[in-house]
Amino acid sequence: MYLDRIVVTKKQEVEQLSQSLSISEAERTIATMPATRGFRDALTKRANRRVGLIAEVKKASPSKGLIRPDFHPVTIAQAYEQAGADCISVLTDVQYFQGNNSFLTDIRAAVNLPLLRKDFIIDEHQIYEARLIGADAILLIAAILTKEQIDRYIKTAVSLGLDILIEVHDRAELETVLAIEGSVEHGLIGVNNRDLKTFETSLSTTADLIRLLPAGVPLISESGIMSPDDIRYVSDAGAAGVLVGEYFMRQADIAAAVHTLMAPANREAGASHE
Ligand SMILES: O=P(O)(O)OC[C@@H](O)[C@@H](O)c1c[nH]c2ccccc12
Repeated sequence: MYLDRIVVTKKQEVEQLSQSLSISEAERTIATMPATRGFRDALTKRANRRVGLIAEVKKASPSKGLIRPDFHPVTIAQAYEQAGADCISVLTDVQYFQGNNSFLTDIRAAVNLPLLRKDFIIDEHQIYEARLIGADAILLIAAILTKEQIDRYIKTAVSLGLDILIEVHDRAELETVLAIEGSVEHGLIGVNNRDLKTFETSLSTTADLIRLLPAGVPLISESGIMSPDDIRYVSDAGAAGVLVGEYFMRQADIAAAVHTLMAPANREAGASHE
């Protein structure tokens, strides 16, 4: 399974990172940095749409190869911001997604939206690094972490002002995450619609798992959302937000694509918060 390969690579990267990044130094630097922008709040307190949007900056993926050859991360992020995305996700993994930490740092300097560092976190050092490069939130993938790791990493993230998107893709993972104290108070639950073995996406994963969530816990539906009908489907299923990458990356006019895709989630004019 490709996740196993990615984790092998990450372990090597993390070994290097733990030589170069000192946690105590990182803590001193972070203390001088501006506060993070609320990622969770931006998604859950929005007024203009029924479904929040995390728009992803994604050049390539292991399953699709190169997705967007003409790739300018800052220009893409500015288009997302201009089109009214609530948050932006930036792939920083180099080996498998052709991402880079510098994409996140450059985007941080150019847009105001909260940013998710999209990577495969398996070690504390990566959480400090995320904060240092300008992230407001991190992704924790339940499929590659123990319950104890998730628990510990949530605490570390919270102590650094970072929000957390906790990704699950089946019932067992969701139940593990829900049993962790603070997971739903501090984290957002993300359901990945992509089967990690076959790469196939099925939006029914969102509809199936949302039934197991306690009422009021916001769910983010991730992957495989490609049309306004898909937005309608996950919205009707009760998703609070969506994470969309590939669909936007394949459009010439990204801002227009955001408007088209999200149209079914728009609240009727005048109907919001009067
Ligand atoms: O490009 P898509 O199908 O719209 O999916 C976006 C996002 O959900 C996907 O990139 C993703 C979800 N979880 C991940 C974990 C690692 C890397 C990537 C991902």
